[in-house]
Amino acid sequence: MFAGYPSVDIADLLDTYDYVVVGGGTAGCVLANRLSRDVGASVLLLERGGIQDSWISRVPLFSSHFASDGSRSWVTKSIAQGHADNREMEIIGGNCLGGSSRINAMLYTRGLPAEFNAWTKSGSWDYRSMEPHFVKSESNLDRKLDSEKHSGTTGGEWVHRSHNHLHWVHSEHIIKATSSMGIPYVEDPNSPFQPAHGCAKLHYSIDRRGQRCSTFAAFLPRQLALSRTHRLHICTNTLVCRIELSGGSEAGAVKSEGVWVKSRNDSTPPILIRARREVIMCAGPIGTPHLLLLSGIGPRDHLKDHGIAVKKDLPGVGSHLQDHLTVPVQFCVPVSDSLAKIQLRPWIILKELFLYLFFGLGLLLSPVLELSVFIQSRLLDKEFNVSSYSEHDMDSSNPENRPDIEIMPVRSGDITYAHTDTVQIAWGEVNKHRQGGLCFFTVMLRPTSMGTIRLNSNDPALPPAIDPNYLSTSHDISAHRKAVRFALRLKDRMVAQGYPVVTYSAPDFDSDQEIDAYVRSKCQSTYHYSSTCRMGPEHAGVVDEDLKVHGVEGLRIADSSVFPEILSTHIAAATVAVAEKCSALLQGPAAPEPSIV
Ligand SMILES: Cc1cc2nc3c(=O)[nH]c(=O)nc-3n(C[C@H](O)[C@H](O)[C@H](O)COP(=O)(O)OP(=O)(O)OC[C@H]3O[C@@H](n4cnc5c(N)ncnc54)[C@H](O)[C@@H]3O)c2cc1C
Repeated sequence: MFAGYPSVDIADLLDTYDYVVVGGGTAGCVLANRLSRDVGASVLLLERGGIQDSWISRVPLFSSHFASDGSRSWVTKSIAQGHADNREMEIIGGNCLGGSSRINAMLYTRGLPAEFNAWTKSGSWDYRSMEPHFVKSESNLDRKLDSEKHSGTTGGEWVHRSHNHLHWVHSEHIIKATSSMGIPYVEDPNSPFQPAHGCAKLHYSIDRRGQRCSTFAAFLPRQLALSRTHRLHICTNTLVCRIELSGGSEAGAVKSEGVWVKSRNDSTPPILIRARREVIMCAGPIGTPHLLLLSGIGPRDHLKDHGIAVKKDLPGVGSHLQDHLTVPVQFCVPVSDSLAKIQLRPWIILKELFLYLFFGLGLLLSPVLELSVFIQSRLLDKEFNVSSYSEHDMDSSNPENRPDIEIMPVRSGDITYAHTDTVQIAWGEVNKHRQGGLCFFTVMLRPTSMGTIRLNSNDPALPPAIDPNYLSTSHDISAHRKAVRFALRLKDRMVAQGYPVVTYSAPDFDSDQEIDAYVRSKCQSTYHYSSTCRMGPEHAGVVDEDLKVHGVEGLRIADSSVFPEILSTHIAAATVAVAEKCSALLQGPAAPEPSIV
């Protein structure tokens, strides 16, 4: 008989498990899979959202937050951002099994070796030690000879691939224009041998059938979950309210004993579930610090202000929030070179459905962003060309060479981006102008602004106070100015090449003042929050290099909150690698080491 997905009701949970994983998101699904491989271990995975699996939720084009019904998303507002026209920014994360990997844009980017070599100052992590943890879970369907030894082949669960050929005419123009500006084309952006900057063809977490390969689909598919029901309990629609800690300040060493959980479907009081070995936090860059604060781990004065008993004074909790801020610069392009063609000519969707269902091809694979341009702005001359550079500048293992600007050319003015605050060439405009949209999202990759996650109230069901503190340093505003100018020069090059692109939304004049005003009024998040429980020594960080929370026994963190600093790329791939590393740490030296193919 057909069995549904094996989710365990909160009333049927055991009193004690060996491991309790908090948050069934991107990282949590990986941990649940790896820890439950051990037939002798019992594992509980707790997720506040539901399973929310449907065909539509697996079709790449329809499954990102921007094109879906919001049922898999958690959406809230930041506090007003003083350096961004006092706007409250939209904050988005996942709220279902698979977490943000169910609603993100599926971009699979490992980042340069330089990213992880920069983490060395916070511990012993570097690219060499991280590479096996990427390789362990990935299957790269576009394996290239030069990266064979450094890339997962067919063994891993988490599949990624490019869209093979380029769908859009303007992509060819972008490659040509950036190359004329001294920026090379990079075929495989996940190769450790790529140059330190370039215009790169992107990879997506899409499986062999053309479906979104979220960490839910990859690591906790129904068959696997069913085969492990005796040792892996997956409990959804369940809110973790706080961590149960024994000891503390005067009472000696702090130890994590388990977690308090309650159903989101009724008002029964929370119950305590104990962890025999460890509690592993995977509630994400907002949920994890929020739960630590509610449990009495965090900055002493802040906890006291909220009447919470201080178990461990750890100032780094919820501090050092980083994100990639983006400013959209928008253009009109021919309808045929944009997803607007589906909006204006609905019958095209029938052709695309046919292509997708029978051949796994076409626009339903969501090629809204097929290239990205990664730039080291220090190498740009006055004309925004990279006119000279040395071999040293292209060394992708050197942290000094991490790119600080990304230009993401996204087909806006179409169904995928019609829902965002600031990108609004939506249905009405598309029809009025009979034009498609192309948006250059200019992203600042190395922000120096840092924000905080703090308590708003002691109710775990209410969002914390999120203050990304965007654009609070002069470095960040001037980096954005450069990024916007670069985007406009790139567009000029495309026009000079004969591509018909017309500005729709951009600063009116090329003055610093005008561009800064545009940046402050249009900027928005790319939802890459990180570093809110970062790895580092106790005075500056929250976890040590074994991902153990400083001064608390039996508690680790294994999600994107532990990044010592934000990466200069999209961060889901590294989140999975961190979770893989955590599982290797937990399973000890006896656990089989991931091997490089
Ligand atoms: C719209 C969007 C687009 C993005 N696009 C990309 C992209 O294309 N490529 C890329 O690399 N990155 C992208 N990112 C970023 C990337 O997806 C995330 O950084 C990454 O997935 C975070 O993983 P995580 O495990 O740290 O957190 P999450 O995946 O967010 O998981 C946290 C989980 O914990 C659960 N949780 C939280 N609090 C509690 C609680 N109290 N009790 C129980 N459960 C709880 C949540 O419901 C969630 O499922 C995007 C993000 C978003 C939101």
